[in-house]
Amino acid sequence: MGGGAYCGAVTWSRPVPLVGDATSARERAADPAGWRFPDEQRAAFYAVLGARRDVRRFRPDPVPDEVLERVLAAGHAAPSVGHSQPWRFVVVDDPAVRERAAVLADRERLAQAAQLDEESGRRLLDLQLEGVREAPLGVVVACDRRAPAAGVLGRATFPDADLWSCACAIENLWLAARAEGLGLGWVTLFGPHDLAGLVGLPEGVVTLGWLCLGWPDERPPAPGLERAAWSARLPLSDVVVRGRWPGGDAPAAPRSRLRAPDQEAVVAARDSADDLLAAPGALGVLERAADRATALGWAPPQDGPSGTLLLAVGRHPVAALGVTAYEPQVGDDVLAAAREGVALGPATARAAGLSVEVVDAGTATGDLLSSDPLEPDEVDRLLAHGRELGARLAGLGLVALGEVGIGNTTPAAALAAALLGLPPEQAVGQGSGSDTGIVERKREVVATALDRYASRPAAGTRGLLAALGGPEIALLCGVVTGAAGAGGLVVLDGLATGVAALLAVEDEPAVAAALVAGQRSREQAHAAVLARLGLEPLLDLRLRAGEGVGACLGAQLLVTTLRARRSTARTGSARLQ
Ligand SMILES: Cc1cc2ncn([C@H]3O[C@H](COP(=O)(O)O)[C@@H](O)[C@H]3O)c2cc1C
Ligand SMILES: O=C(O)c1cccnc1
Repeated sequence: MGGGAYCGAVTWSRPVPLVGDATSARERAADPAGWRFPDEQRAAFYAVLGARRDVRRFRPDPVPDEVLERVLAAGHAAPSVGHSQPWRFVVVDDPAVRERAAVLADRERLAQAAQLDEESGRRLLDLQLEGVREAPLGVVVACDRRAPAAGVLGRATFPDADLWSCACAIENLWLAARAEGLGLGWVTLFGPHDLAGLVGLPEGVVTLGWLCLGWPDERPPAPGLERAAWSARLPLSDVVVRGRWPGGDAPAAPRSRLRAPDQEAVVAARDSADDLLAAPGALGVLERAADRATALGWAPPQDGPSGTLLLAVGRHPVAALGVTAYEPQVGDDVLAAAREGVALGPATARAAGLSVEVVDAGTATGDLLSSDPLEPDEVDRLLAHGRELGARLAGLGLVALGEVGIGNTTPAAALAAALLGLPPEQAVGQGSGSDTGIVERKREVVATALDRYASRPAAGTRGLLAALGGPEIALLCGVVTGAAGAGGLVVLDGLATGVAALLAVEDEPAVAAALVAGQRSREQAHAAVLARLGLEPLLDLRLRAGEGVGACLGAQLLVTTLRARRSTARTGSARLQ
């Protein structure tokens, strides 16, 4: 303590960043709506929004460069997928090019009118499309699509999100034009290729249409198509649905009996971290895990064990089919060593400040290749036993999961493949030291087991565990559910524990909030399982130990983090003088 004395008047002050968000969690909590604009500015914003019109009649007066610049800058301020800014604005002021664009639009207008019924066709022809000729400026909005979709954050899943970004830019241009008193009309009556050719867009750059821009020679109080009785603005209640598309199948009843932690507790955990004399996010992945623990209301004790390693042991007839580098007998030796506390997992647990509970989950009845490893009743029994254990252990601190079962990376891979839709060659890994021949046999066994499973109707977690699982995996699945249900924190280890957790989450989605991934192991499917769980591992040490070794190491790191946080200076708290 350095001999100093605490002085109530002097406190640590909040490290306010010189860049980025300078607000504190305390300010945000005190006034959640404090980000809004003043009343008159909001009123002006909504007024512009409500008065935006598609303008088709223009005055020939020129648009000053600085006004055009502001409007274009507004377009460029639009949101874009992965901040890719794919929009390009081709500003056309050459009357000859505008005239050619107008001819293209005229042609398209006649062609489209010919396809409509007579009355609609006539109404289309009545509509005012002269803007392309009249407006002193045309802006061809183009989207540069040449970046591969997978290379842009958010586009791999929605490949057209770049086009939507460009549509956002158009709306920004439109609103800015309206605020400036300019008229803007968006014309899409073009063959896209004709318009692209007109302004020389290269392959891979596509156009969203032509914007007529200039001082308006009409000031329409309502949308033109509405005035022409083409259509009317629908009531808001027609376009907003709550929760689920109306009609169709009745909403599926929520399966979960568990509740995720109260959102207020989650935010309070983050807010409390914000008071630390540390930069937000300083602890990276650990920070998220620590916030998760805090949101669950869990803190490690000052001393004594911070939780338990639950080591589940199982035996697998599939081990006799050449899918593992070890004799099944090794598993019994490890079980005996675990009971004496001298197997690697329990030894790691103790070194990491955890108690150990070893549970023999029994022996699978089938060999996975030709028959189901577990009877459904046995699955139920193991799940129930696991839930009970999990609930009890959650009362004693965090629950780290571990497993022993010679041959168990084979059922774990089969379950991962079934849950994630992976082909066997992407699900099967090296286990505890397999060579290529063993890996090949594992793949064959997994492929056959998956076929057998696919030939019967899917039957949820229970059915999957019976068809592809193993006793310790079923037990662990129950432990995860039981611990999460009791409000506990569960730290996962390698593939088998990850698969058990994923099965529990499939059944009870709220379980996910209780999980922390201690590590990412060497086993091939493990990364995909963690990704499906949405978990970033605390450690990536190429472990392939099983027995909860990685869970214990991760738990120790998490406990260290939580303890360190507890004794880190908080802004606003007294400091030594
Ligand atoms: C001595 C020994 C101790 C272990 N403790 C855990 N495992 C790990 O390896 C086994 C799974 O790998 P596979 O599917 O290739 O058999 C499981 O028991 C797992 O926990 C061990 C493996 C060995 C050899
Ligand atoms: O990653 C694992 O879970 C693993 C790998 C090899 C052996 N036992 C477990």
